Amino acid sequence: MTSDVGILVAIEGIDGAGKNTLVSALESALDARGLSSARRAFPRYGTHHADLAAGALRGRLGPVSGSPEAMALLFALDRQAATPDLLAAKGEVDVLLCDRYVASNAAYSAARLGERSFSDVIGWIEAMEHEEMGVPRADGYILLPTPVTEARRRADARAADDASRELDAYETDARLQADTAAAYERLAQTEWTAPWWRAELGVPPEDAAAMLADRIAALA
Ligand SMILES: Nc1ncnc2c1ncn2[C@@H]1O[C@H](COP(=O)(O)OP(=O)(O)O)[C@@H](O)[C@H]1O
Ligand SMILES: Cc1cn([C@H]2C[C@H](O)[C@@H](COP(=O)(O)OP(=O)(O)O)O2)c(=O)[nH]c1=O
Repeated sequence: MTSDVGILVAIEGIDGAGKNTLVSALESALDARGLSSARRAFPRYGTHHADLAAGALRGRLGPVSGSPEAMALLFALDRQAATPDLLAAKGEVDVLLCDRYVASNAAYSAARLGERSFSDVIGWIEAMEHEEMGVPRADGYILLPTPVTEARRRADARAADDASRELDAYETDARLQADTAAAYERLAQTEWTAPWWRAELGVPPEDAAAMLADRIAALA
């Protein structure tokens, strides 16, 4: 461990992009470099606001389901409630890996509120979560730029294997997934709130993780 407080690195991408798989590969790659890690995932299903968001994603919360602003607030409140745990975890490990983080809210909200200015929407998310709610900023973001058709094929296969992984309203909306992928590209290009790295596509997750772990090690 080279500093007193670990760094927070978030893995981002559309549904089925391979985030969960990459986080697992990163844990091994960091361990091989002598860096300790812990992982968290958002939304934190089983907690109040995340379960409300999940209900909304399945159309069970009436008008909230249709309101991008209400959805973004639920996801943000979930992270605000998680903040004491995030800060404690950062104090215990070199690298805290998050499967989705604040940039998920920026990308999905920008996609759903496409009629509004992109910079207004991402500025609102940054102000709400980081400035008002005190959610810690990421030290780095990793984008998995998996093409929409490939990500959907994987998410469908996963849902077929595991009945508990039924696809939600966001996952089945091809237009939303494409708009979200485009929003992620803009966030990465402008290095929204932190440095952004792109995962290499078409290489085994272990190889992508090895390259990324070297970059994380340089920051940690
Ligand atoms: N690089 C990859 N190549 C092929 N399949 C992959 C790759 N990464 C993940 N998968 C598979 O795609 C599916 C979705 O991956 P997952 O990591 O759960 O995505 P996410 O967390 O982004 O929704 C899983 O069944 C996983 O095994
Ligand atoms: C964490 C987060 C997720 N989302 C969206 C992205 C996903 O489409 C959806 C659910 O998250 P997801 O990670 O896909 O959950 P699951 O593991 O059940 O597939 O919520 C936001 O819009 N904002 C956020 O802050």
